[in-house]
Amino acid sequence: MTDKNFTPTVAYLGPEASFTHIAATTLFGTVGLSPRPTIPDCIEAVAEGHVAYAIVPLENALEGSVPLTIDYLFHGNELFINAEISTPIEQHIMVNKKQEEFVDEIESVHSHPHALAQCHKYLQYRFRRVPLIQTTSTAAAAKYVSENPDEKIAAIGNRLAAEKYGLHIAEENIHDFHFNHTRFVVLSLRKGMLEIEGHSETPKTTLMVKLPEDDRSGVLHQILSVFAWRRLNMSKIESRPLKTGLGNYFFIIDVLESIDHPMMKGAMEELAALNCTVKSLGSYFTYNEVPSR
Ligand SMILES: O=C(O)C(=O)Cc1ccccc1
Repeated sequence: MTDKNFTPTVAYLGPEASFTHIAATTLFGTVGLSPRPTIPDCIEAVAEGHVAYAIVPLENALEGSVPLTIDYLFHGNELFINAEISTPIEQHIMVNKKQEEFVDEIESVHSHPHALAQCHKYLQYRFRRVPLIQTTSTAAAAKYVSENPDEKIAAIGNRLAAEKYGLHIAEENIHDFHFNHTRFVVLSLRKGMLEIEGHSETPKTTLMVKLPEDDRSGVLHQILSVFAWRRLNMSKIESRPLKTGLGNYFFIIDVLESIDHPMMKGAMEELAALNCTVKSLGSYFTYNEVPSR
């Protein structure tokens, strides 16, 4: 799917020095990257053809899925996953250099909701009752702190953000659990696997499955057995509300096989025979980032 002489434009959840930016740089280098303020802005940029790809967070090991991304993929435009990158996440709390001496007097802590949640225990213990302010990304919080030197505020984000926005890291590695990884996905209007050096051996396929309307008992069991007897390895299953009424869900299923594999073709046919509505987000390779920042 890649042409070596072509530099794709890539929308990412910015501003610069967000975790998403670091993931984007690992896959695409620094040329052609275009920051957007929110996840929907990234998704709309690619859906409307302003950029070739968008890269957005999909799931965190501590906090679970990013609902905004999942819901846009299910309810929104017809987009496909071309690659995923999983990166280690280290959270640091940072203040404006002007406030370096006054860390104990912090009046609010700003960051992306997932980052605040990843540091929940730390914040509870160290900044009890200090208001937590949600921002569109960790880097947006760092930028805000840099632009408001007289406010007694802190941001949670990565080391690159502290460097980029000239902030002082007050405490390092404040995330509550050691294993803190986030999956980012590369989206485009086209099906296809982005092939760059260092990808996983086996591709992964993401399916969004809506159960049949008749709501018969045991249908979820039937769906699972479609994959089980074919020895198709599922790496994730999760339900999300359909938004049509309480108790109505769709399922996101990741399978460690390409959609072109004969067993997967059979599985798709069997799901259709069970009256399930299946939307394939495509097959793609997984990349891992070295824990450098
Ligand atoms: O990319 C960012 O900086 C974000 O704010 C999204 C995010 C939040 C927490 C962990 C990974 C990505």
